[in-house]
This record gives sequence, C-alpha cells and structure tokens, in this order.
Amino acid sequence: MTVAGVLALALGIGVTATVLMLRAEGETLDAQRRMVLEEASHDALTLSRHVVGQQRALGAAAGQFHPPDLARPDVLQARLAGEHVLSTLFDALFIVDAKGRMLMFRDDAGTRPMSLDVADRPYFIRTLEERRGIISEPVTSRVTGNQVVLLTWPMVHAGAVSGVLVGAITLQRRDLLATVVDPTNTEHPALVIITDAAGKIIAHPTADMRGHSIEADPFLHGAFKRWQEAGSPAELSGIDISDREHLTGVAAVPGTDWLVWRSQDVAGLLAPLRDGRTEATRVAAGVVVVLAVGLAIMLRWLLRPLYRLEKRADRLFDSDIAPDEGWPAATGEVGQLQRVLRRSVRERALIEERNNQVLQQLSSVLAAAPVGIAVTRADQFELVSAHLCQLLDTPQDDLLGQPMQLVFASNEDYFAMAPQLAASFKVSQPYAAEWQLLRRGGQPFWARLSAQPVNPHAPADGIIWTLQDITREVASRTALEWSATHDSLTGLANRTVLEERLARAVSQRPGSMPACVLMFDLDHFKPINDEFGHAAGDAMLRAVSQAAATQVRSVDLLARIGGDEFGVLLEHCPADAAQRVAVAIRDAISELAMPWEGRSLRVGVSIGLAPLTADYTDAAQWLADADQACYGAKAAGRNTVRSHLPAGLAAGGPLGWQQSAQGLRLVAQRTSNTR
Ligand SMILES: Nc1nc2c(ncn2[C@@H]2O[C@H](COP(=O)(O)OP(=O)(O)OP(=O)(O)O)[C@@H](O)[C@H]2O)c(=O)[nH]1
Repeated sequence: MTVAGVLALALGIGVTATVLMLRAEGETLDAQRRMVLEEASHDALTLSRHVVGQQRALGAAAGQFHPPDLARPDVLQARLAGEHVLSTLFDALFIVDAKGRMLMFRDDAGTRPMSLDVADRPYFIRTLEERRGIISEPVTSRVTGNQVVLLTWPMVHAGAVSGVLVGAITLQRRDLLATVVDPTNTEHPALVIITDAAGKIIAHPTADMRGHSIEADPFLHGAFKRWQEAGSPAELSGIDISDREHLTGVAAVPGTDWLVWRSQDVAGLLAPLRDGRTEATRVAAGVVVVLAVGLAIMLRWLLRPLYRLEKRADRLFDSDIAPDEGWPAATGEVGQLQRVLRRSVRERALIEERNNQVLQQLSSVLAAAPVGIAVTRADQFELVSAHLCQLLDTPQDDLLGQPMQLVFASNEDYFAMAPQLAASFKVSQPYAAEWQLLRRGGQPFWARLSAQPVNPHAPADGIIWTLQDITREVASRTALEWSATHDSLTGLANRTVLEERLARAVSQRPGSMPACVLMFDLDHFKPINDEFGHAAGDAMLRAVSQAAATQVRSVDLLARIGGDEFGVLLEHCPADAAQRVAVAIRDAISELAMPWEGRSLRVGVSIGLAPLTADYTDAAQWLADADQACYGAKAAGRNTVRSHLPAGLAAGGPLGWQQSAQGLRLVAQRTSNTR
C-alpha cells in the first residue's frame, strides 16, 4: 500500500510537471515567435532608414552635377574626390553619362577616369527609364570582380537624364547587418540575413555567403521554400514562417525590394527551459524518494501495532507462547481486534487443557481397564487398551492401523459378524457375541465382544469395542453340557439322552420306523466288584462299552442307563437286523476277557429287544418293554437275547420273524433263545 501510494504521488507530480512544462514551452514559443516578427520588422525599418539615408545622400550629391560638368574630367574628378560623406557610405563611387559610359571612378585607391561601358546593366537601364534612384540586385563588379549592390541616382536637367551617380556597396566588405543588428542583444542569439526578393543574400554574418542564394544557407533554406510556397508575401510587419525546429520571420524593407530574415533555433530557445525541466524532474524525483522513505517510515511507525498483531496472529495457537504473551498494546480497531483474538486464544487454551485432561483420563482407563477396549474406524484399530494388547499378545504399535479382521480366527467368522453388527446398530442396540480370536502366535481363544457406535447416529465415525477372554468359561460350560448328557465313566450318552431320543422316535412315527431299542444288563457282574474291587468293576464297564460300540452304527445311540445296564436305539432298523445286532453285542461281550491282576475276567450279558410299534403312547413304555424282555433273557438263563412281542400276537399264531416284501414281520409269540 505504501509503495502504491508513493508511486501514485510520483506519477501525479510527474504528469503535472510535464503538463506545466509543455504549457510553458508553448507560451514561450508563442512569445518568442511574436518577438522574432517584431525584431525582423524593426530590423527592416532600421535598414530602410539607413539605405534611404544613403540614397538621399547620393541624390544630394547628384544634384550638384550639371551637364557641362560631364564633359570635364578634371571637374568630375575634383567633385568626386571631394565627396567625403559619400565615400564613407559607399565603397566605390562612379559617374556614368547618359549613354552608359563610365566617366570617373573613385574607390580607396583614388579618383580616376575609367573607360567602362555599363549601358547594358539593368540598374542603369532602369534608372534611365524610371528617372529615379534605384537599388540593384547583387551583381559582380566589372572593376573589382566583387559582389556589389549599386545605388543609383539620375542627374536630371530639363527633363532629361544627363548622367547617373552610382554608389557601390561591396557585400564581402561592408556588413549591412551591423547597421541593423544590436550586437549586445545576446540573450536569444538569432540568425539575421538580408536578401533581395529573389533570395540573393545581401548581408550575412558569414561574408562568403553574401551574393549567394539563401537556398545555400542550411538554417534558412527551408524557410525560404515555405515563404515562396506562401506566395512570397512581403509585409513590413513581418510574416511568420516558423517550423518545428526554427522560429522564423521575414519582413520587407521599405523603399527596397529587400527582405530581412530573422530565425532562431527552437531547441536553443527551449534549452534553458528543458534544462530547467530536467533539473526540476531530478529535484522532484529526489523529493519523491525522500517523501517515499519518510512516508514508509511513518506508515511503519503508524502500523507498528498492526504489524506486531499480525506477527502474533501468525503464531496464534503456538503452544510455545503463553495465551497472554506477545500482544501489542493498541487502541482503536487494532486494539479491538487484539482483544477478540486474545480471547479466542484463551478459550482455545482452556479447551485444550480440558481435552488433555480427558485424554489423560481416557489413557488411564485404557491402561487400567480389566477388559480389552478398542476403537475402530473403517474396520481399523484406532485406539487399543493395554489389556487388549495383553489378550492378543500384540504390542500396541503393531495393532494400531491394522484391520480388525486380522485378530479373528477365521475370515468367515469376521464376515458373518458384519451383518449382525449392522442389524444391532440399526435398532439402536449394542452388539454382543462370542467369537474365537487369535493371539499373535496363532493361538485361538474365545472372546466375548461387545460393540456400540461412538456416535449412535453415525456408526461410520467409529465403534467402541470391549473384549473379554472367556475361554475358561466356554470350556467349563462345554464340560457341564457334556456331563449332563454323558456318563462320566464310559463316555457314553446317559439315560436322559436315550429317553429323549426314544421320545423323539415315538413322536416322529411313522417316519422314524422301523426302529428297535435294546436293553442289556451284565450277568454276574457283582462278583467282579466283590472279588476284584470296584476299580475292576469300572474297568469292566468301560471294556464292555467299547466292545458294544464296535457292534453298532455311528447313527445308533449306545447309552449307559445306570449300574451295569445299557440301552441301544437302532433307528431305521427292522427287528431282524436289530436281533442280529443284539446277538453280535452279546457275543462281543461274552468273548471279552479283561486281564486284571494276572487273571482274565469275563462277564455275560442278557439282552431284551423291543421294536417300535404304533401302539406305544410314550417312550417309557417302549423302554419298559425292552427291560421286560431283558428280564426274560435273565430268566431264561442269561447271556441270551429275548424279544418283546406286541400284545396282539401273544395269544398264538405262527412263531418267529418272517421275511416279507415289506421287510421282516413279527409273526409269532415265542421267546427265542439264541444261545
Ligand atoms: N464297579 C462298579 N460297580 C457298580 C456300578 N454301578 C453298580 N455297580 C454294581 O453292580 C452290581 C449290579 O448288581 P446285580 O446286577 O444285581 O449283580 P449281578 O451279579 O450282575 O446279578 P445278575 O444281574 O443277576 O447276574 C452291584 O453290585 C452294584 O454295586 C459302578 O458304577 N461301578
């Protein structure tokens, strides 16, 4: 702004000075142009008076001559020699008779007769014709060979011209300008010359130019052309024929056909003015520079508070500077601005302090929290607690910025979680689920994950997670579930499971048919306990379980009902096939020889079989019938298989199982002994 102001000031001063200077130049030129005309006119008048004076003197002398005198050379010589005044006015004097013969001649060399004929000379002819004194154009003297101007005066007697008195002015010798130009006027030197109407130079400061055409003058030849083009006007008051380089005026000399030319060089005229302008410009430039420097210093001083305020504002929130430090003391608008900025800085410092406290608290919480805490955005960890790092066995720096998917045991789990998470957030519910995660070494563990968005309205802004390691909880829960459904000694399913499966088969009839249940009880098991101890009994129970398991399909259910009793559910198994399975089980158990303390222990088994029929109202009855058949096997002498026959077949009819197109059919009531 300062620089622009100074430039504008300098430009203004420059333009104003230039306009004033140009106007001064114009006015100076106009005044000088008028002066040139006036001086040319004045010179012409002065010259006219001089020349007219010469003519008068010539006329007075001519009047002294009488016709008889012209025939007497001695008289003429004496008269001419006595003309002292004329001899000062002219360089030569001579007398010519009416026929043009020169009678007597006087110059500096003396007065003497001269035999010369001038009858052909225009000045002589005109003098005779016009009977008055005339002034010739410059001509070459026939006596001296010099350029001369001749002034004549006729000697008239009785109306006739008897002779002519002639006065010669030698142009090279006599400077007519000396009579008109004031040599003391040197303030504005001008070139002044005198020519005749044809432009032949009569007087010139350079003597060699006299007698030549004005066109040979480099200073005035252009002016002469313009004068001719203007119609060669001749006025006493002078004509202005200036051009851009010269101020030129030409004035007619009264009583002659001569012209006085006066010309001045415009550049020379204006030189002092232009020198003054240059000087003034230099001074003005100096003033502008001084002003600019002064103005800059003043503005700098004036704007100092603003400058300091700007510097402080550049470091507005720089934590190295205290909020109240570095502000300039200022009043007015700058002061107002300073107070507003200062207040903003203070408020921001307070907010920062509060934020730092919150961050401190947050990092304390994250460090001390007994659960893993994480904040994710765009599925990447942005914040993790110390406990989470422990859980994942991963340093904080290795977790931050990593995708959350990285800690999931399987990618499928991670992708399955995403829609569940979105569904919970959609109904503004926190998400909670159990997923298997991986520690850094690849070791899996179960974690309970809870999540909720930082901003409930924009889950994309971030999600807060809490993670708990529930591996033990899951393990004990699994064990509990297993023990509720299994026999801890043999690892087989327990009675509860068997009864549930039987009940389901009953309820799913007829789709679950054909199906059979086997119920078996070990024979003479008690003596093993009694004789070899309870551990031997346990070992026998486990051995029996494994032997029985080898005889059933994986889809069949082998269960320990309690004590030395077992049950088998054979689904999609007709009675004859079940019969074969029962026999196979009996054989496997009875062939079992369990080594114990150097002895080989053996047991037998009694098996009861009951097929599923449409008559059963519940599973308990079905199992009770199998139990009844087992009891029948015991009663029949043990280590045998007995089948339960439905009530309708108990009254009689064909015996045993028959194969039909539909499968095996029960067609008789008889307890079979397969021993
Ligand atoms: N070692 C052991 N013995 C058991 C267990 N449960 C029950 N018993 C014993 O199993 C025996 C079962 O009795 P019984 O069926 O009457 O004995 P048994 O000698 O097989 O008689 P029969 O069936 O008539 O041949 C009892 O002595 C119980 O104490 C068990 O878990 N472990």
